[in-house]
Amino acid sequence: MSPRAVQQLQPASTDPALIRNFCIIAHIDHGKSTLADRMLQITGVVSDRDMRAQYLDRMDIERERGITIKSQAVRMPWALDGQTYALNMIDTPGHVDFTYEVSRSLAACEGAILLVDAAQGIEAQTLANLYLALDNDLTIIPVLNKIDLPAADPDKYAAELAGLIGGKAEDVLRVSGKTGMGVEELLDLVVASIPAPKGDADAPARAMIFDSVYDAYRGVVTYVRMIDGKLTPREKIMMMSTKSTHEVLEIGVSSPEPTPSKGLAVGEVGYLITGVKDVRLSKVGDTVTTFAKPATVALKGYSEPKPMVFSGLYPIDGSDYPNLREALDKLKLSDAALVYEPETSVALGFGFRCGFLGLLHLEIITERLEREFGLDLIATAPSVIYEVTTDDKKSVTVTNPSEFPGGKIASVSEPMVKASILAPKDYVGTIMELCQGRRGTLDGMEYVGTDRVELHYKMPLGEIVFDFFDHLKSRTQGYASLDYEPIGEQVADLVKVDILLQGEAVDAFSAIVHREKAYAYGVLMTERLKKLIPRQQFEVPIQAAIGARIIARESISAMRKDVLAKCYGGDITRKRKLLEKQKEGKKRMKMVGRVEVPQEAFIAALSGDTETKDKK
Ligand SMILES: Nc1nc2c(ncn2[C@@H]2O[C@H](COP(=O)(O)OP(=O)(O)OP(=O)(O)O)[C@@H](O)[C@H]2O)c(=O)[nH]1
Repeated sequence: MSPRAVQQLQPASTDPALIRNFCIIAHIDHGKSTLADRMLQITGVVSDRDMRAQYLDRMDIERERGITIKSQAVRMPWALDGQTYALNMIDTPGHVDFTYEVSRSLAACEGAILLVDAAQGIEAQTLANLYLALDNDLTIIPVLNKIDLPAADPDKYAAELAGLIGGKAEDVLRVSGKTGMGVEELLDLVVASIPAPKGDADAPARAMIFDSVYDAYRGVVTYVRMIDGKLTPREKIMMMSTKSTHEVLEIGVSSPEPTPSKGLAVGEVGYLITGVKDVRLSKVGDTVTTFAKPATVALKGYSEPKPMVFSGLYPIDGSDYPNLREALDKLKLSDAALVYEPETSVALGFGFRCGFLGLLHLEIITERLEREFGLDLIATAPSVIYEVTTDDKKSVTVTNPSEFPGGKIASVSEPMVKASILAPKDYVGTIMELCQGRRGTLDGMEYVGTDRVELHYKMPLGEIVFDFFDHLKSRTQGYASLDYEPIGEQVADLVKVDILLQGEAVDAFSAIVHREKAYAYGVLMTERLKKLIPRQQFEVPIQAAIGARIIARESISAMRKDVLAKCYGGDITRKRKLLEKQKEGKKRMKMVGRVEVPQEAFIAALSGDTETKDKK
């Protein structure tokens, strides 16, 4: 704790002139959470004894993966020139999948600390987040972090940052979230340069919901930023979009543990608890007002997060299906971006089609389902949303290749993104090659500093969601960073490739791919299945087809599997045991037409690498 920390936790300040609302924005791993931890410790809101790394990242997965998923708001008292200020810090996630959380947090602030790793310099999400902050008219404080690192080159990157946002290189503050160096100066700068919030204290109450979290014990905790008026405990509040009313059971600020207060006034950031059990009733972006004196105009909301990537989740043990439903229902309470509906598959049985914000979101949800709910799951290959128009002018939205309409197709359009890739200039060639292989078109490129380049590509999202980032990282030895944003749809020559076993399509393996890549996908899947499916008593053709046209074929030759072959003569009970065992094994077999396929074969085929994408 700094000797300057305000020893006694002050009551929530109601004078907006003494409030500063800010957030920290940075590229992933540039040290936001570590800096936030240090601020908590220096301002004394978390004692040195209670301090643990990544105090604000509460989910186990967040801590293990070292990433921030849910944003959190914390109030810290800080004294400067004889005044005690309330600094409300809103931590933001850095990964592309969670950009929508960043923009919510930004809308609740007047300023942002733009944090850049002094050994890495500006990265793709530094730029993306900076543009978001500028769009929200925030005051930007540029800061170089990790200056304790031997590899840090603060002079070079201070110049780079100053070049980017204007100003002088020597004004860029240098800190270390790890050692605490420079953090007190940074807190002073927050007070001095970020404007105090403005609002009308006498107007009807308007509070903006910027986060809504489900807590097993307290129900939904709604995080709000007061814009006008005030809210008090026991008051009846109204959500402006739905006109639903609730009583405020508790109101307070996180400091960082929830601390009830007498209310929230203009400019303050805090939480509300109303006993609501579902986050959808307390929607992020909605405006809270009072029932007695309601405001007439709602605040500008946020665009709702839209699922971009779909995948089928199936329990490996079919009897887990009800548990999977229950687990998804529970996760949905705290994650409004997760969508799902039941679906069935010939190969995998009963499961759910789930929509995610991106691949990381998918990974996190499956990991939480497996870990927190003890489920064993198999996920089908991720797919994006296609709009298919048939020859008779019917339009179908396809999130699962098996819904792809048969018959004549007039057009298929796919979601496109604007991708920005930042990398050292030596890697430009290899990045261009990768992007072109993924149907990207170059929109331009520019230098950032002297030795790095930002490339802008227009690309199909479907080409990015699988393994693009892994390939990008390995081709650039980890130096490239990626950010992307959706820019609408575009018609493309896409076809559905089916994989047939003895003439019967196996739904889980159907894929929508570009016509040029259809052959490679067909060959890969038929070869892979040939290795995985055991021989049957008859020959089994494995084919890949576009409509009725076969584009690749393998076959599994016939074999009679006689488990009794080795048991000549001897004990009848032994024979019976072997036959019983064979029956057991058959239970886990799935029938595709006449072909018996062990479920493991499906799972292995689905979890294989999708390297087809690079082969042509
Ligand atoms: N040497 C040094 N390491 C640091 C410093 N700040 C952070 N780190 C390390 O950098 C890594 C990333 O830090 P985090 O604070 O988790 O990064 P983040 O930006 O919060 O990451 P996300 O929450 O995933 O966006 C961790 O291994 C930290 O220990 C610093 O000032 N000096």
